[in-house]
Amino acid sequence: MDIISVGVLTVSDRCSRGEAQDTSGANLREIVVASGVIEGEVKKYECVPDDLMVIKETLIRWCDEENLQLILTTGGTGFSPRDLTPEAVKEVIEREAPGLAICMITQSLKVTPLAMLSRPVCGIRGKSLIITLPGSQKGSEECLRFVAQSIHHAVDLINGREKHAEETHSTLQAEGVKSDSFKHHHSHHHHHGHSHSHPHHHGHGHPHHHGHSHPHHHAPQHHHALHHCQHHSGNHGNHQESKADVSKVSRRPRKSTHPMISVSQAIEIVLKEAEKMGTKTVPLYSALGYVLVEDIFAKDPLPPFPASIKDGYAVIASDGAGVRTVADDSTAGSSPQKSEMTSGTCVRVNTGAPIPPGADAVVQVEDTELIKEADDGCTELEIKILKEPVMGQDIRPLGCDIISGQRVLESGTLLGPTEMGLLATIGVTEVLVIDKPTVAILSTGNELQTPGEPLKAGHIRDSNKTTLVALVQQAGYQVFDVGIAKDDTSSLLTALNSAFSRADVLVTSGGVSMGERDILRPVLTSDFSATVHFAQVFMKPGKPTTFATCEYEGRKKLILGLPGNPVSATVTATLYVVPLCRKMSGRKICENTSMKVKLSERLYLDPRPEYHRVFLVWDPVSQLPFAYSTGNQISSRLLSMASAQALLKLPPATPEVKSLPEGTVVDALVLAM
Ligand SMILES: Nc1nc2c(c(=O)[nH]1)N[C@H]1C(S)=C(S)[C@@H](COP(=O)(O)OP(=O)(O)OC[C@H]3O[C@@H](n4cnc5c(N)ncnc54)[C@H](O)[C@@H]3O)O[C@H]1N2
Ligand code: MOO
Ligand SMILES: [Mg+2]
Repeated sequence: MDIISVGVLTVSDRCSRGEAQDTSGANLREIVVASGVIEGEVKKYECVPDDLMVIKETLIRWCDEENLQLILTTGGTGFSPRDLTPEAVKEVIEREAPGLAICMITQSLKVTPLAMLSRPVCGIRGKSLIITLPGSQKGSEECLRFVAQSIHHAVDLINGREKHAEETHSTLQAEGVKSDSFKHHHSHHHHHGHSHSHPHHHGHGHPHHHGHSHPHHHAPQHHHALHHCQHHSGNHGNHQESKADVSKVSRRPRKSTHPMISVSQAIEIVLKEAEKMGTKTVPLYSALGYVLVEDIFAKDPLPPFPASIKDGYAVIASDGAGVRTVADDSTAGSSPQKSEMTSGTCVRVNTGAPIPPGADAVVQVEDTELIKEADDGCTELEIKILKEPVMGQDIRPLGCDIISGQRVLESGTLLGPTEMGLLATIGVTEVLVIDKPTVAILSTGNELQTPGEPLKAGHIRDSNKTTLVALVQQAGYQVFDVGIAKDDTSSLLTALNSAFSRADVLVTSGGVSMGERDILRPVLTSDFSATVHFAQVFMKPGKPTTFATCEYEGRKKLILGLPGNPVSATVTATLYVVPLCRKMSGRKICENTSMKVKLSERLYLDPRPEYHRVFLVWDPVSQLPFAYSTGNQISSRLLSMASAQALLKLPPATPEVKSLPEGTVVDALVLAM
């Protein structure tokens, strides 16, 4: 058996603050090292607070950079509001391994009913298996022991060591339920007084799944982009050295070697490189934001029967005004009457109810009077029609809204809430659409920390990843968080491999300007033979925005290297990333909408065309929105972007025109309102 590399991650606010001793983590570590429950070596052992981001970041690092084969977490799996380990694990894994979680729960229930209140999530990211264990020392040890027998086998499968895996598999099968492959290792650990029986399905000779052939449909909905989980390339891992040489600081170019292009040229290049994705079938309930690639026809009419538009009485119009016998009633949902209505009678109807045969008009209840009721007051016997009815009034004829065979949606239509409602109304439950790209988000910078960590000297918190993940998700695309890369070539290389193996598009922030630590471009070109399409755009903020493409395992990857300044990253994501994703998902309109707005004050112009952040107030006099600046527009000041509703497209300053006076009408890009 190969020794597997293990990480033990304790998740606990109190332990991370030093207020409590991490007995569970220490114990797990000892079990792995000493008892032989797992033939492993603990390469990483850390304690982090119950903070979603910190947990995620640590897991991503341990999987993608440290390449740990097994990560055991302890703590944070319960029901209290700060118990977030399962949520963090779910966001990090690419494939779920529910069997391990079920095994732990089932076995634990034999020990204590409290096991019902544990929420383990297990799964695989890249070549790493993550297992969440409960927080208590006893519980975490027990649960590890329940699944321990399968761990080596699982690790073999994940790593594609199939030969090896087959041997282990048959051993496990042969041992069947009696097996307790680690019972000799109990040594100094207390015995729990219950048997460590195997999960049953191991004894039943089910077909053997090989490493990469796992079906994906067990994955939770928010991981539906798992079809992008490709095999990792040979150069994945932290052993690989980058070919980029960025060591000669003094010889770096002192001017950008890339020409400065305009925003419209940049958008044109991005949209040209962004090719439409392939097609796939999606169920109605997850069709939001996809573009249809088939015409959709109605197979039956709507309404499927003549229906009342009002609450009132179905009548024969030629009977005119006057007294009618109330013969029957028809409410929405009742099946249409069979018998023909006779002259002089009427039928009480509700809005949406079928019109009885023979009736040709509906009179609303407001235009009637009660003449005679049954003694109990529950039945109307006779009413009087006050206004002469017109034939056809207040009736939606059969097929009034949609006729049978009508084309309801055209190929190329973007499916929004209403389009989905239309599909529902005509009974279409699956549609053929263009796939949407998946987007990996990476922050770069030695100075960056995850928001939940205590701030170290010279560091700042990473805000870009949070903003960019939200921005891309809001635009309707699946994102993969690939963590924070350090400003060194090997850390960046590892992160890029992780991103390319997961996503179609990579969005990075930082490391694209002129600093000696701005290494994104050299690593992309040296290690991935990427083509850099542009690296300087005449705009503020966002000048060093870099766009590149490369091929990775036979697939085209598109990379937007956004500037690190938080406003620059946000503005350029809006200008380039969102349109790029729209184009790949087959949308006809990819660019953002512009409108005219009026300056509420004099604004001074920058030498570069500036995307000045404003909020808008409608001015009824000029029939235009007035634009109010969000204040200091420095690229680092995220507050200037907060609550902004539009980006003014201010022209660059010229020797003649250095400012625009109050009342000037300028173009603005509309942001989400
Ligand atoms: N000599 C020159 N220096 C700079 C130029 C130039 O043309 N010549 N361009 C400036 C412009 S414009 C911008 S914008 C920035 C872009 O810098 P980078 O993309 O290289 O980004 P970094 O240097 O890594 O960081 C810039 C800034 O942003 C902060 N940052 C980075 N990542 C994050 C994050 N995830 N969350 C929050 N803040 C982040 C970082 O700490 C820096 O303060 O370059 C100018 N320099
Ligand atoms: O172009 Mo940078 O984005 O000014 O701040
Ligand atoms: Mg820089």
